[in-house]
Amino acid sequence: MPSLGRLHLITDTRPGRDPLGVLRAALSAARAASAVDQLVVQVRVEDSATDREAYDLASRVAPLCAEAGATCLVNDRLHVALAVGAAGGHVGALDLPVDAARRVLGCAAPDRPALLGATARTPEAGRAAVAASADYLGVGPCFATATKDGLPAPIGGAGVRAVADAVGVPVVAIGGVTVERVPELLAAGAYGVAVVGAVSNAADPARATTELLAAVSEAPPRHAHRHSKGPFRPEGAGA
Ligand SMILES: Cc1ncc(COP(=O)(O)OP(=O)(O)O)c(N)n1
Ligand SMILES: Cc1nc(C(=O)O)sc1CCOP(=O)(O)O
Ligand SMILES: [Mg+2]
Repeated sequence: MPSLGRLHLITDTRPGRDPLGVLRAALSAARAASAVDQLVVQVRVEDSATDREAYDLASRVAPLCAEAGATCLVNDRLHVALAVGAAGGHVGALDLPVDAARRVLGCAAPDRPALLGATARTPEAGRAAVAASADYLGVGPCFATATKDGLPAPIGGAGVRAVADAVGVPVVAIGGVTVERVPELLAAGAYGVAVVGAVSNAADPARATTELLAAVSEAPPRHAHRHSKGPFRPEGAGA
């Protein structure tokens, strides 16, 4: 399994946004900080987008990530992940179940098992997702966010801690994450954070990326994670 970066940058495809411009700035900042291995880029399009639109974006994001050495995942649309040679995907409650997602992604490359993330908002959901083979959990919404409608109430650091304490895979905190809030989330047991607005809304997305990368690397990962397919290796932990 590819090792997992600690900063997940999710594409912002709301009207008027510039996901590729933001991505280029983020990759350039990660390169300058020698932290490209800590950057995961998740291609996420609006639910109303067509598969063709998702593919068009992912087929531009994936090579930029590959060239830089960052990990590319695709949200929801696993056929798009396979089509562009992404490292894996992320699924939630309205997407393919985790075990089915694993079967789909498993066809990707036998020598390089796919990376599969799942959304979990409770310890029970987290344990179920891990039992079904999720490699990491996206946990949130941690705080209020204007980026996505229809979310449940924020779970805060306490909600992150509850899930992190229940599972042995990395927890990636999402929803209203800002650089100022990263220490609290890491202290609660998060391995990393996922952001849209903290980078996309920033006046200087490169600088925002630099600051977030520094913040996530401030605390060591709480423990070595293990899952059903073998040991999880945080980047830099050796073979
Ligand atoms: C890292 C991460 N965590 C959670 C989500 C949310 O996934 P989901 O619940 O399926 O909602 P959509 O993003 O598909 O609207 C995520 N994408 N990434
Ligand atoms: C896509 C997404 N999923 C969430 C969840 O809690 O499942 S919160 C979210 C949006 C995250 O955007 P921002 O960093 O701007 O708050
Ligand atoms: Mg989803």
